Amino acid sequence: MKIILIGMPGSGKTTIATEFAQQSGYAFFDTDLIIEEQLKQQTGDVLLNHGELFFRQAECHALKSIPDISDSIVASGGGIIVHPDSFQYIKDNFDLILYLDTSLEVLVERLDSDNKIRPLLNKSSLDELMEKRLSMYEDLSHASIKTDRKMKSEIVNELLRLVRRDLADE
Ligand SMILES: Nc1ncnc2c1ncn2[C@@H]1O[C@H](COP(=O)(O)OP(=O)(O)O)[C@@H](O)[C@H]1O
Ligand SMILES: O=C(O)C1=C[C@@H](OP(=O)(O)O)[C@@H](O)[C@H](O)C1
Ligand SMILES: [Mg+2]
Repeated sequence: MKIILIGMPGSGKTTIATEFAQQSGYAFFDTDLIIEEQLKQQTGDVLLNHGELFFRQAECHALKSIPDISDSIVASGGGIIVHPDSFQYIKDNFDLILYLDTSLEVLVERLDSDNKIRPLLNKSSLDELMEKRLSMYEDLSHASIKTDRKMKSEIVNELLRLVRRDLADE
């Protein structure tokens, strides 16, 4: 099954996809890491040096460069859904599009104690981004997992159950 995680920055896409891949043996990809490999720059620097439009195009290119592996999980960047081409590509190319649903309150807590640089969060506030993006996450996803106050292992287990159920239904 080809899985992609979508959701706000801080919702846990990178963390959960990494742990899920370790436990299941699925191949792991992260669009931010691919951009960093392709452009030899941190994602924060790409955004600061070249702006959001350039970043969204690089992100779309990174997404399309992911090999077509049947048992794989992709952690996307939180804003990938705002680029229409990326939105459509995700819709057409993944078996399970999972939205990690995290409240603003918990996102703020997690991002405060995380050291990854996310320049967009300085410019427009997190709740404005959430307001713009929420309906896109909901429209695109097949399923969602609420992550507030859940241990990472609990979320990974929910995802494992979801995948087993979907495979049994096929
Ligand atoms: N369920 C969770 N409980 C507590 N902290 C979490 C949880 N999931 C992720 N985190 C932490 O939140 C921060 C952001 O996680 P990350 O996986 O980078 O999110 P994303 O890729 O969606 O931006 C990291 O410091 C991570 O350790
Ligand atoms: O929400 C966004 O616009 C962004 C989220 C980041 O990824 P994470 O969602 O993995 O933090 C990264 O792609 C970049 O800083 C922009
Ligand atoms: Mg991430």
